[in-house]
Amino acid sequence: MAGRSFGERLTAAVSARGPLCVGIDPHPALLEAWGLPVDVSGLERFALTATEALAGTVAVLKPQSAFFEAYGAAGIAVLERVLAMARQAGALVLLDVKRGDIGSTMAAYTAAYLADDAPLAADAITVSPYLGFGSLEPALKQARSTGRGVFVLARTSNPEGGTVQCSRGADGVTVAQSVVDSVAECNRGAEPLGDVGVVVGATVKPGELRLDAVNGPVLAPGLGAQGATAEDLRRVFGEGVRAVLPSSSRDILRHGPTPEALRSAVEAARESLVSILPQMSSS
Ligand SMILES: O=C(O)c1cc(=O)[nH]c(=O)n1[C@@H]1O[C@H](COP(=O)(O)O)[C@@H](O)[C@H]1O
Repeated sequence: MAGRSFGERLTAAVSARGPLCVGIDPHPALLEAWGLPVDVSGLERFALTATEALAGTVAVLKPQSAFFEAYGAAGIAVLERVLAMARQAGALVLLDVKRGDIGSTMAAYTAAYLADDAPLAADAITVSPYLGFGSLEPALKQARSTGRGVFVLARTSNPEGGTVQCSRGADGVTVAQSVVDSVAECNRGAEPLGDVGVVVGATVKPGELRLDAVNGPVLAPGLGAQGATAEDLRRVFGEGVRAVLPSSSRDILRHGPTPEALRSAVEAARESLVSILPQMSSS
């Protein structure tokens, strides 16, 4: 992959297209709502329609791998086409796979998603640090050397997330905060933005985490279907956090199947976000 870092590429994409990540989550209920069969042909129509409609306008698309894996090899083949189509239309692709394993297995996941010649190569992936932050090293290293990114789950949007993530170590620091601090260490000194992101749900309590030193993107899922609003983004992330990347899946996708309606939903979401997070504005 060409010389620019992921941090540079993301900064350029957000500045050109605005601060929004749209998830491609082909839920069976959404396929039905679009009048499609819940089988691989419906998956293909849904995923390619959404990608074709949005990849030319949204900074980041985030396909959720599980919804493709559910259909086996044929579903993965559709995911490969989504990745190629999105890349062709200029969107960055954050493949949501939430991988995390012992270092040697993590190296295999790295080869699957972050190598230039991998059929499922993406611009970035989501990873879980809960086998120890150090176990992510193969992915962090490979991302850095190939101009790709890694988004590390810190404080997730689901109600159960706090059980582990809010527990405190002997130093009194929460598990989620220690993940954020490790990410900040990886990104220290990077310009204009580091390659390692954190994932912090827009649904979490304001003030739970100190994010000012992250120096990388903060992916904020949970808008819409999980109850968070644009106003919650301001409450949770404040004015001081750079590079918040709000993410929405069902709340955009439910407007399909027409490409125009999908794009209007994106436009409406983007407008509400630009006024809430002016520091992310493209102008
Ligand atoms: O890593 C993620 O993207 C993620 C992290 C998190 O804390 N919460 C969360 O909802 N997600 C993903 O973001 C998407 C949210 O979808 P919607 O609730 O439909 O917008 C799903 O694909 C989730 O797997």
